[in-house]
Amino acid sequence: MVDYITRDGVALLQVNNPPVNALSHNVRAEIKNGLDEAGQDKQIKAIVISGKRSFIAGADITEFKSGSYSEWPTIIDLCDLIESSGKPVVAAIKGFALGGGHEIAISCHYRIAHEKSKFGFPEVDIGILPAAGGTQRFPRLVGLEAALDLIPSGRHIGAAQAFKLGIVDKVVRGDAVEEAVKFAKSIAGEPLVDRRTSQRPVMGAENAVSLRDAAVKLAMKKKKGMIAPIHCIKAVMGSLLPFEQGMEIEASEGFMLFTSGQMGALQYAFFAQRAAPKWSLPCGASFKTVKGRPIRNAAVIGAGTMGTGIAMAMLNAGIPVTLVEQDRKFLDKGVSLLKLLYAGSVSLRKITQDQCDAILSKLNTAVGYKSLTNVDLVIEAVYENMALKKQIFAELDRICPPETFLWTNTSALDIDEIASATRRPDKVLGTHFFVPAYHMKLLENVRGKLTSAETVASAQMFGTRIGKIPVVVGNCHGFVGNRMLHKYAHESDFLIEEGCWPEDVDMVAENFGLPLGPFKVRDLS
Ligand SMILES: CCCCCCCC/C=C\C/C=C/C(=O)SCCNC(=O)CCNC(=O)[C@H](O)C(C)(C)COP(=O)(O)OP(=O)(O)OC[C@H]1O[C@@H](n2cnc3c(N)ncnc32)[C@H](O)[C@@H]1OP(=O)(O)O
Repeated sequence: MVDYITRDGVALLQVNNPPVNALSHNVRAEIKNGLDEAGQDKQIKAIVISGKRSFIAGADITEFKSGSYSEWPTIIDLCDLIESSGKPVVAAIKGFALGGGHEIAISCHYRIAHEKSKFGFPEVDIGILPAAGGTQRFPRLVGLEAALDLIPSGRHIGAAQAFKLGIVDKVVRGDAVEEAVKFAKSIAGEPLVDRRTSQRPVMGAENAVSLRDAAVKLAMKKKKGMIAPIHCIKAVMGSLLPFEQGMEIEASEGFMLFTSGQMGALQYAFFAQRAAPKWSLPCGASFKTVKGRPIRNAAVIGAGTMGTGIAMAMLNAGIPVTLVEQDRKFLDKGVSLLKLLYAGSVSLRKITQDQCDAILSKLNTAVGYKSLTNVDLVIEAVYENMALKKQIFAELDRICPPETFLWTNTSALDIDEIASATRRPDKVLGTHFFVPAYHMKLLENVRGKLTSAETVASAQMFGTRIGKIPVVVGNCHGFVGNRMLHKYAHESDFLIEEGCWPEDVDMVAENFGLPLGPFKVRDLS
């Protein structure tokens, strides 16, 4: 799990724990063994820590449930061992240095990073904080302001910004490991006192109160309802004390999170979001046995809110889309809305004008279905009316090639009944997008009685490609999402009956952490 390689007086400890080099207990133990061996070997003058493929994506999140994250040696122990090493330790970073991996990196005496590497403390999003000294070392490296930005937000940054902030000593285009080995040889024997992060002062301490207040305000706005950001901020503020006292504050803030329900829920969500796209059917079919067909081009029927949103989701992923309406007026209205949304992204600098132009160059429009003779996929997104949907599916079935998938964006209608209007029920499936379809991550792929495994595989592949979390669900009224939402909507309605105002109900839901309250969602639907 950790290869120990010697190169001309340098010991290279290369973590090899696919898929992301998480710091599982065995990895930690082997890093410690490597450090001990390198420390004792008189021939070794410097140490390089790297990862095969990528650096280290952090603690092994499964260990927070099993408890083995606290088994010796912990990441705290490793960071202390690295920092106190008498021989220089250089981190060679490519790929991701996240969470505990980032903490290891900033405990090293030097960091050499590939230009495409990424840095961050995503702990906050799984309900914890950088508990291996990250909240204490990081402010000492980058200053209080940057630490109060990056730790509570969990934001990733690239190598160039990491260099500007002082996280990284050198950014390289070539092989970071080779560069780090060369560099390690060049600094062997030099004093390390000012290279130990924990021994540095925290820059920006004079503005501590205003920086803290601004960070709290931002965290309450951006991560509504989450407790971890506030504990992160308290721990970072502890860095203004001597290092050992700050570590105690980090431990006590961390303890509250490690024993919280939010930690369990967010970590459950982390794994569930990754498990859902890996579908399997009761018959045993899964990606292991069935290949999906990639979608090269598509059409969307209906240029309303859902249709334009779905078209945007595909365009954003580079899939050429034909947006179809029965009436030129509705089509023009939909296209104007879509262009307005992209113009908004340009003015917010989310994309450049060139990117916007490239995206829009993949958009075609059509009145009527006649041109749909060469598309891999049609997604129908008209309003919820069974008779209308069946009529559209019958017509599409006549016009589109027999291999074209015909999918319907419905939130509740019976997929089998829609499929019965075609001669290809095996290629019919429900794709339930959520408003706004270009933004919301969830995609319910609704499997009818006759939907083939190939169609399900293709829909799951398609969902991942357009940046969604696709979940295969069965065909029943409201599928899964809306069956859950119905209960929530009923309770919201009862509150109105009991005398609350819709805006108050929305406010409570939004303060809890939902982006929009139930009545605002209904207004948009
Ligand atoms: C006595 C008290 C002692 C106290 C001791 C305290 C010790 C210190 C404790 C805590 C400090 C440190 C905390 C942390 O480091 S928490 C983890 C922080 N890191 C993350 O949150 C990163 C999570 N991962 C990602 O964001 C992404 O995986 C990615 C960007 C690295 C790569 O993305 P991508 O290529 O899209 O891959 P996937 O996301 O699909 O992941 C692939 C595969 O890997 C699994 N996985 C990813 N990260 C982890 C992880 N950190 N631990 C375990 N497993 C991970 C993921 O679930 C996928 O698995 P698969 O579905 O089975 O394929």
